Amino acid sequence: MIPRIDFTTTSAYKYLADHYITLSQKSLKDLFAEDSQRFEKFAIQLNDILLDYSKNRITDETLALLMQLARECKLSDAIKAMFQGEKINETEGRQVLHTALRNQGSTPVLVNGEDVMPQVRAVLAHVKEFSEQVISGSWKGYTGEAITDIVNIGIGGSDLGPVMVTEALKAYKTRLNLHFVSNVDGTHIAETLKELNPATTLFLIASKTFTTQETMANAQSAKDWFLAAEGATQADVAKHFAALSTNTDAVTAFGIDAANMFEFWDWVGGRYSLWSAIGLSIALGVGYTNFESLLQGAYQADTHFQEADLEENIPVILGLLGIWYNNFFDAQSHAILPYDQYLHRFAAYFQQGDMESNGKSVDRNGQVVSYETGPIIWGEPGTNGQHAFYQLIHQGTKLIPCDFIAPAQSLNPLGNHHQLLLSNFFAQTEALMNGKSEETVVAELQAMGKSEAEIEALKNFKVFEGNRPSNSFLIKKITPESLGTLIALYEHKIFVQGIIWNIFSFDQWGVELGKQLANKILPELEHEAEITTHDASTNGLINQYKAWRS
Ligand SMILES: O=P(O)(O)OC[C@H]1O[C@@](O)(CO)[C@@H](O)[C@@H]1O
Repeated sequence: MIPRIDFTTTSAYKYLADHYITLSQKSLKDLFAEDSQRFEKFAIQLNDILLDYSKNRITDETLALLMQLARECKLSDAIKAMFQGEKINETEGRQVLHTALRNQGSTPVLVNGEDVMPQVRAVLAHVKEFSEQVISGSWKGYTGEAITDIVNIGIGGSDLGPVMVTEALKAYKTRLNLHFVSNVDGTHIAETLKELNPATTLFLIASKTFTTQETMANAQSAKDWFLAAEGATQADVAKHFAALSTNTDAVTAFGIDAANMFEFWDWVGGRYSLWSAIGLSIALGVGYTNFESLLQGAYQADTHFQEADLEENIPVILGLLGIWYNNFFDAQSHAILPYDQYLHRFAAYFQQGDMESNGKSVDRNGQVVSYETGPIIWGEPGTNGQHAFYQLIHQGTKLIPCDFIAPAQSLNPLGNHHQLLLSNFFAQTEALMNGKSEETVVAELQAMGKSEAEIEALKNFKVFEGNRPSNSFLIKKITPESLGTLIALYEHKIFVQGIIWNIFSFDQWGVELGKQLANKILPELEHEAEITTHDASTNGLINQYKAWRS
């Protein structure tokens, strides 16, 4: 059992609260001026990934106290408990073993006393065989033609991971065209199917439960579309539909051949499932070898997380820094800003990964927490974000810790574009840290020939407070391996924070109420009668919808 400790009662917490007051008196500029070794001291390299966390509001003492907090919260025991297959997802009575999906070692992973690695490896072998058949063209559709287009139908963890990874690795793509349908809004599947040929399209119905309303509605529409095609019969479904799920009965009932089912297991959370059969679209999109490299990269992060001392442990440092800002600086959000267009869905992926894991307000004892838990995760690629929301990050009233991510090598070297991108990557964290003083602003305005009156009127608007923290990830090159490592490092950061906040990070009861109420409302929309069963607002909206829909 993972120890259940209220971190606010630890001695480290009390020391940190005091330390915050003294540290607040110092700016990041001061801290760098005091210690010329900050970069060397506060940077860690794992393979081809460098994390520079020196531009954080920390000193050696801060880190020591944060590490003491981790130790008082028995973090190392919790890490062991997860990897050893304890049922740490207690409200669902499940283990948390997405790490087993990428386990490259020979150690067995026991679930209820049985080594699951043979099953994991069998599914991977099936993914390999199937993806190679489809990519090579030896897998034929009902007209005997090779498949050209893959449509992954899924939502949440059955969509966001495959989308993010296949976008991030687009430079490694196979001949297949990938499409992702997730929203139950008919537009999503209608727009996708418009361009496709039923004879050369393969659908992947991706759903851990195989009951999710959106996915089952889209899957049925896809099947109807396919069966409406010239000459297509029910028998041909097997050539054009595969299922990625834990629910064999539901897959079979839908009419997908069990031979085309790629299973995964309850001990894999949806938002942690891209490494599982849910990753079939990745294997089809970038080739099995690259999918395997992705797994290997994640395994390197797993090994690092399990073996590195806390002080040298990237997920531990990232997690504790997040706690420092979230619980002592009252930062409400955390921005993930990849300076890589291919990583444009990276922040979106961790909106589910982080917010569905740690967006909780009840602790592991079932008590309402008295402290802040999971932050709001958001972000867009650089440099676009600079032209959208960096005004607030630089000069707003909110402290927004930012993670900047950039590759040293571009996958599309073109003129000086990469230098332009990287110059912004480097400049933004420098600007956030150093800001711009009133003295500098006045000198600039004077140099521009502004009058004293103009300077007096303008200067305060042009001052940058600075002292705004950031992490910088510099990655040698975005490859399947380095991407796998990066994703897994963030997964483990989320785990670290859940342990410190003493919450269950692997259930998601908060998504149930909306679904329940939608299922109650749905039949009310199937007739024209006025609705009076809800509050005035919901009744009013439904009735106006009915008035307008025809
Ligand atoms: O894979 P499935 O079972 O269709 O679930 C899809 C998504 O729905 C949830 O909101 C849970 O209901 C996410 O946790 C999950 O990734």
